[in-house]
Amino acid sequence: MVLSFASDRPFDLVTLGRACVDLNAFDYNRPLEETKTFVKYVGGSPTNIAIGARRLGLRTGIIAKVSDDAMGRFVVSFLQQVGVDTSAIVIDREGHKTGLAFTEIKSPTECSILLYRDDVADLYLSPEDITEDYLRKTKVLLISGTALAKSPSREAAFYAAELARRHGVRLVFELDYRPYTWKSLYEPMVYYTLMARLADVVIGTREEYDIMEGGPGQDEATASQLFVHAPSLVVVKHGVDGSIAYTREGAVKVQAFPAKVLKTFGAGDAYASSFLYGLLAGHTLKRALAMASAAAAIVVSRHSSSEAMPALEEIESLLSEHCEPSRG
Ligand SMILES: Nc1ncnc2c1ncn2[C@@H]1O[C@H](COP(=O)(O)OP(=O)(O)O)[C@@H](O)[C@H]1O
Ligand SMILES: O=C(O)C[C@@H](O)[C@H](O)C(=O)COP(=O)(O)O
Repeated sequence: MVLSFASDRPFDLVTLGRACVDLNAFDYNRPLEETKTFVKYVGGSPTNIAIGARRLGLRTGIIAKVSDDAMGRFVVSFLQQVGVDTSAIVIDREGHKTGLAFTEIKSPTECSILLYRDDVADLYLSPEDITEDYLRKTKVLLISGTALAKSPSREAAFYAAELARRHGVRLVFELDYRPYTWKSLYEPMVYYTLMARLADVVIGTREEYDIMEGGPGQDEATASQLFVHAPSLVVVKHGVDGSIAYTREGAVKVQAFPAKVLKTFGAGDAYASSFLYGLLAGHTLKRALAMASAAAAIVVSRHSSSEAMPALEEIESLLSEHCEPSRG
């Protein structure tokens, strides 16, 4: 087992951060300016991760704040339908809105996201909204880096991280950098570093680690610097070039799977949910990484990032198709 987890907890995974709405281009393969129709999905990286992990059979929940309107109700009701626990979702009573993500699908390789995140409800999650009892109930808490972009969500995230450590909950930090809400590059540098040092597992793209480190770095050096602190597992994603996981004992690399790509986003969320499933199921690091990579390849071939999350059989079938790697 790569990591041990507390036993006898009602939840396997709780995520903390934004619960939002994605509006994905329906008449795609054109710029956003020319896109007239969109399909509405639940979105937001930590929410997608909770949904993806639930689809794989994990018991998941989310700590978030959503608007007191139709968008907030849409998010909560979808999560309830798919079996993600919503009892720690707080309704914003001060009129802040749920964030929106308009996605542009110009071509399978040229995609972008336009986030409407001014004064969004999720960044108003406050430490008073965090319940110690809820955190005590999970094996893993995943914190999204975007939750650190602004107070009071920033303090809520650090408070939750502290409670997680106190109660033997494994802390996963997903860097999830979105340029929109940060005031300067110094802010993510400082707060990412502080959170990453507290976490057991850190997951991010090379570009996101560069933001954290304040400039271009090397994967191995990134991992060694974090191993001085709490992390025992550091995952660096390189898009189609695959990903690599470092432990104090060494590194394991996995290739991306070939995919009929519809759009590029959603890969990271599928990757994180499936990777955590693999770790919680007690698979080897190589197998957990391969599962993550397979889930990501499936999601990039589909239209959404949340509803598109694959079932275990779909991941296993892709793994066996490519005969990689052996079970562990
Ligand atoms: N075009 C693609 N085809 C197949 N797999 C992909 C593709 N893009 C990304 N992936 C998989 O998803 C993982 C995460 O993607 P990446 O783009 O690095 O992260 P993020 O989506 O968080 O920016 C990669 O390590 C790879 O396994
Ligand atoms: O994260 C958001 O707010 C939007 C997501 O729902 C969206 O689908 C997305 O950007 C996924 O991100 P990725 O997995 O890091 O590509």
